[in-house]
Order: sequence, then structure tokens, then C-alpha cells
Amino acid sequence: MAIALSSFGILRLRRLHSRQHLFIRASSSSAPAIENPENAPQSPTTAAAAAAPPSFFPKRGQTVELVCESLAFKGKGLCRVAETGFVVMCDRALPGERFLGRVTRRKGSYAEVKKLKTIAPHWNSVTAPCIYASVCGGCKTQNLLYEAQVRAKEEQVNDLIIHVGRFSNDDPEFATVMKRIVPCDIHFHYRNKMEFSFCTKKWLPRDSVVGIHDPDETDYALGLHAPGFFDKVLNIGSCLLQNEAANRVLTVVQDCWRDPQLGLSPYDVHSHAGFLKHLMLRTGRDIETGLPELMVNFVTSSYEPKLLKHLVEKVSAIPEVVSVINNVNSSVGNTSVGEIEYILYGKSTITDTLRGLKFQISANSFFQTNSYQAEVLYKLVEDFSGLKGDGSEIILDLFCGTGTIGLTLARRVKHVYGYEVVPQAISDACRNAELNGIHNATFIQGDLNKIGDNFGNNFPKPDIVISDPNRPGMHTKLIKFLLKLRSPRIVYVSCNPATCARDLDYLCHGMAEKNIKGCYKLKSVQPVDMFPHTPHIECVCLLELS
Ligand SMILES: C[S@@+](CC[C@H](N)C(=O)[O-])C[C@H]1O[C@@H](n2cnc3c(N)ncnc32)[C@H](O)[C@@H]1O
Repeated sequence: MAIALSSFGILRLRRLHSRQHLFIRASSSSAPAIENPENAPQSPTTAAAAAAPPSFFPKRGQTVELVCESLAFKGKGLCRVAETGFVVMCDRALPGERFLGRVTRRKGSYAEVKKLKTIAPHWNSVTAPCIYASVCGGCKTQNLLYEAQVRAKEEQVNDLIIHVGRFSNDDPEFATVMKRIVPCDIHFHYRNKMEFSFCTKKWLPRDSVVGIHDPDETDYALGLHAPGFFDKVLNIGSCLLQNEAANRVLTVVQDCWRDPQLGLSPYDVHSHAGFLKHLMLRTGRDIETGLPELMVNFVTSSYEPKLLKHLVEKVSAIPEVVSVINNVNSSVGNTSVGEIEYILYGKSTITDTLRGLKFQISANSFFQTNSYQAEVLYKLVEDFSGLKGDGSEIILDLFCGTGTIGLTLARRVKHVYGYEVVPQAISDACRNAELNGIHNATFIQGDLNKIGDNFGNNFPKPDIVISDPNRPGMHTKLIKFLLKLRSPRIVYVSCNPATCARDLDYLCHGMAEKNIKGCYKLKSVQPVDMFPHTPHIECVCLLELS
């Protein structure tokens, strides 16, 4: 197998043909589906593999020896069966790793395998500092050198833009469109929000993990979900992605919540009995001092403040804790957004700063989870917006959350119009505008997946559209609206490069099956690493009217 030395000095496999696009599906039925992989153009290798007799394909339960070529969608290792080139995906297989895997399922044109045994380790291997790293679903690549992590992310974006977005790397402009990834300088303690789950069923990985010590004898757990299980939780004492004060809160809660005298019970997702659902920790910064301030949010199945009294006393004794909230979610659903929110201690919001502005954040409003790297991301958005600086432009900020992007641009434009589905985020956005003395921003609550023909009547034609959807990307209705609107510039911020590539394809090349023509030219795709050690990739893209 050919190997090459990349510009980062990392040994990596020379990629023959990427098939990452086979593994991408829109995660919401409301969003347009990624094109059928069966219809995707086939490379010579894959065409040969497709023509091979079925017996060439691995069968369920079969053990195969594989070498991981690269990282693909959701950070899974992409491998090929020797001789046939048949594509196989394996969770936690890293580039260069030779291993034995058992085929767990066949999915159309590829199969998934479970890693049984590593024969030869991956390239750029480092020791993971977290004792849970090999089992917890959060960090999948802590044992991969950070430079190799970002290189893999950059390659993934490149492949998706080519194969899903249908942009050609033979085009001489392609190299100037695709920018090098911006790495994150802070590799640990960067998350300002973590959600831990209470559970009746502690998950103990079969291969017991060296260093994990859990003195508690009950089956109860508080921690992060076992990968792939909604009803099993890995009990954890601390998480290296969150800050030190948040870890102190977690420790304090862990130390007492199972005390039988408190009468607390974890919620059982099968029987729907039990009280404690989630522990959400959010960290902001005091605007005056810059010191961390924490919100502790207990999500429970009913409102019983007496039951929480001891926990509230314990956590509020931690100096950084300025807010203790109780979200009551009495539905059988297990989300952390309650139908009613109570303040048990301190304030209802915490504060943070971004690009010189102050923001108040409620328990359930979206706020970028890596505040440090959000500064970098927003600077890119501002640069891509290409503001004239004469205060003449109109900005349409789609999926605006608490208004952060629009507000950071407001002082340099005529007016900002923000759209967002969560009512609490809209009230936060209005309050944030006021807090910063910004009077040229209007925030409107509405579902952008359900826009009607009159959408667009409430605001003038924008000069710049910012669109920052969540993982499913933009709904076809919204894409059609943007193609009709023909704003000169679109800055597309994405947390899912797969749906991003699909939407860029529609905006630039149209949707032939719906007889819709594209009218944009892709000028820039800038990947940004916001979440080291995880498969998540953020991108800022610039489109201009062609
Ligand atoms: C990735 S966040 C971006 C938020 C904001 N731009 C920022 O940088 O903080 C996506 C936002 O889209 C909102 N959202 C999700 N689906 C939506 C929909 N169908 N209509 C309107 N907003 C939606 C979410 O509530 C969330 O606030």
C-alpha cells in the first residue's frame, strides 16, 4: 500500500478513491436526503467491486483482517476488503491500524465491522490522557496526534465537497476554494456545556478499563451514554473536555446523589419511573471580572424541590456556581428541555462575551459550545461577509439562536433580521441586543422548515444571508427561497459537512429533478476545528451570486 509524507509530516495512506459519501444520510426527514449513493458516479475500484460476485463480499459474522485507510463520516475508520476493494466501516479504527474485525451488518454497498483485536497500531499514536477515552462515546480520537486529527477532518471535508457537493477538483479554482483547516489551540477543557445523564443501568465495558474505579455498588450511574445505547450510561467522575469548576460540580453531585437518605432515583427510560433525568452544566464568564460562572441545570421528571434541596445546597457552595435551574420534563421523552423551568438558586441566566459583546444565556438556548474557538469562527463569518463598512447593508441571519452572529455584525450594517425556532432563544436575542445597546436588530421566532410563500415579505432584500442550520442542514423550501431571493452573498456556517456539501450543491448546481437552477458560485470552504478529539467538524463557506 502506498504511503506518503504529508505536509504535516504525518505518514498517511495515499487515498485511492474515497467513498465517504456512501455513509451520509440527512438526519431528519424534514431535510432533503443526500443523493442516493447507488446513483453516485463510481470510481474504477468501486465499479469493479460492485461487479464482483456476492461471495466476494464479507458476510455477517465473518472475521476479516483490515487496514484503516482514513477517517470518514462520524469519525468511523474507512477500510477495504483486500482483493475486492469492498468498503467496510469500523468505529474507533484509526488510519494505519491493522486489525481483526467481525462483520456486524451489511448496508447496501458497504458493511460495518466491530473491531476485535488490533494487530498493528495506527499511525501518529499518542497516549490518551483521559481514562475513559477508549470506551466513552465522546472522544473517539484522543489517542491520535492532534495534527493527524485535523488533517483527517480536512480530508473529509474535501471528499464531501467533491463527492456530495459535486464540485470538481480538476477545476483549477478548486484549490483556492478549499482552505486549510483552522486548528483549535486549546485541546482540552474547551467545552462550556456538558450534559450528563442519570441512569438505572450502569454500563461496564466488557474489557474492564484500566484506571476506572467505581466504588459504588448500585447499578445506578451518572455520566455519558454508552456508544449506541440510549439506556446505558458510563459512570464518570470527571470529563477532560469541560473546565475544572464544572468537574468539581460533577464530583459533588456524584458524591451524594446515590445516598439512600436523600430518596433520589434515576429516571428509567423503560419503565418511565424515577426522578433525575439529566445534569446539565454550562459555563460562562462574569462580564466584569472575566472569571468563570456556572449554571447547574437538574432535569427531572416532576417538580419536587424538596428532593433536590441537599444537592442544591452542595453545588451552590461552589463559588463559581451562580445559577441552579430545574427543568421539569414530565414527558416520556428524555430530552433536557423541560416544559417548565424553575430557578432554585441565583440567576436565571449566565453571561459570556463574544467579539467584544456581552451575552446572557438561558439553560436551553443555543450558544456556541467552545467560546474560545467561536471567536475564530465569528471572525471568519465577518471576513466572509465582506461588509463595506458604510452601514448600508441588510443582513438576514437564519438559524440565529441567541442572535450572536447577527449582533456581532450589527454595528457595521443598517439592519439585522434574525430567524430562529426556539422562543427562549429569541427572547435571549432581544435581551442581548438591548444589553449591548444595539437597536438595529429584529429577531423573529419561526420554523424555517415550514416557511410559506409569504416568507420574505417582512424584511427588505438582504445584501448578505448568514445561514447556520443545525445538523440536518437547510430544508428544500428554504433553499428554493434563497435561490429565488438571489441575495448577492451567502455565508453558510455548518456543523455537518455532509449536509453542508448537499446544500452547496443545490445552491450552485440546482436540483435537476425539481427543475430548479442553481445561481451561486462557491468561493470558499473553510473548515474549523471546534471540537478536538471528536468527529465534529465546523465549516464556514462563502457563496456569491454567479
Ligand atoms: C447551529 S445553531 C446556530 C445558532 C447561532 N447562529 C449561533 O451561532 O449561536 C442552529 C440554530 O438553529 C435553530 N433551529 C433549528 N431548527 C430550526 C428551524 N427549523 N427553524 C428555525 N431555527 C431552527 C436552533 O434552535 C439553533 O439555535
